[in-house]
Amino acid sequence: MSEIRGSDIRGSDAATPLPPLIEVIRRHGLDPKKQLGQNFLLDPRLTAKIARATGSLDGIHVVEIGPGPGGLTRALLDAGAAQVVAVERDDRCVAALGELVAAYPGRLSIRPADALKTDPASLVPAPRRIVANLPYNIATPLLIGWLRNITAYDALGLMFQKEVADRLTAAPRSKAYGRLSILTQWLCEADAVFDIPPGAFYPPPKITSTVVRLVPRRQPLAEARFEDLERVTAAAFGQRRKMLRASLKTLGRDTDRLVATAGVTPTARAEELTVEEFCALARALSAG
Ligand SMILES: C[S@@+](CC[C@H](N)C(=O)[O-])C[C@H]1O[C@@H](n2cnc3c(N)ncnc32)[C@H](O)[C@@H]1O
Repeated sequence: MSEIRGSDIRGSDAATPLPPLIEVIRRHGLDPKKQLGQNFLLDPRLTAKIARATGSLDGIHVVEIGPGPGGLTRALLDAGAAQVVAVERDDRCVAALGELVAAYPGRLSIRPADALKTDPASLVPAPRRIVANLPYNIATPLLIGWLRNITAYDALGLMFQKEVADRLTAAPRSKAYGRLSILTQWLCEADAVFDIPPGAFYPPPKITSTVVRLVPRRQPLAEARFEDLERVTAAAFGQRRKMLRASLKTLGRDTDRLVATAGVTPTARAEELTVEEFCALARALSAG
C-alpha cells in the first residue's frame, strides 16, 4: 500500500489527535472491496473541498453515506457540521470509525446499515444535508430514492462517476440528457462543482469522478407526479431514437391523444423535450 498518501491531523477539531487515514486502513485491515464500491479518498485537501461544496455547514445536520475509513467524515466535522450521522454497511469500517466517534464527542454517530434501506431524513433533524463520496454501483438508485423526498434537505453534495454527473446536469439535445437529467432538474438546481482524477483515490478507479451540488427548488419546475414522470421518461428514452408517437406506445395508451393533450410534437424525439414538456406528458398520462 505504498502508494497511499496519508492524512495528517493539522487543523483538526478532534478532541484527541487522530492517526493518519493510512494507519486506520492498515490497523483495521480495510482492504478495499470492489463489490462495496470502496475507493477511498485520503487527501485532506480534497475531502475538505467536498465538505465545503454545498457551502457553510454551520448549524447543519449532515448524513454521510459510506464513510469508509472516515476521511470525508473528519472533513465534515472540521468544516463545522453540527452533527454527522454516517451510514456504513461494512462492519470493518464501522469498527474503525469508533476512534473518530470518541474524538468528536456528541457530534458523530455511526449507523451500521444498508443505505438503500435507510431513510436519511429520519436520522437527523432539519436543516439537513446528505454529503457523500457515493459507492458508484448504487449511486443512481440512492439518488432516485432521495429525490422522492427532496424537500427534506436543504442541499446535497454528492460525488458520482463523471458520466453520471454529466447526465444529472445535461441540457436538452445533448447526448447525456435523459431520464436522470429530467427527474433531477425537475426538483433541483444541479451543478457540477469539480472533478477528481482517478489517481486521488485508493485504489484508483478507472474513471474520473465529479462532485455535484443539488439544491432543491422551492417549487418543482412544473406540476407532475413522480411515478408518472418516471414512466413517461422511461418510455421515451427507452427508445430515444424513435419519434415520441412511437416510443410512448409502451405506455399502453392512445399515443396520439397523449401527445396532443400534452401539447408536444408527436414527431419530436425524447432528447428534444424540455423538463416542462415531460411534465405535461406526465399530467396527460395521469389524466388518462
Ligand atoms: C467510494 S467509498 C467512500 C469512502 C469514504 N467516504 C471516502 O471518501 O474515502 C464508498 C463507501 O460506501 C460504503 N457502502 C457501499 N455500499 C453501501 C451501502 N449499501 N450502504 C452503506 N454504505 C455502503 C462502502 O463500504 C464505502 O465505505
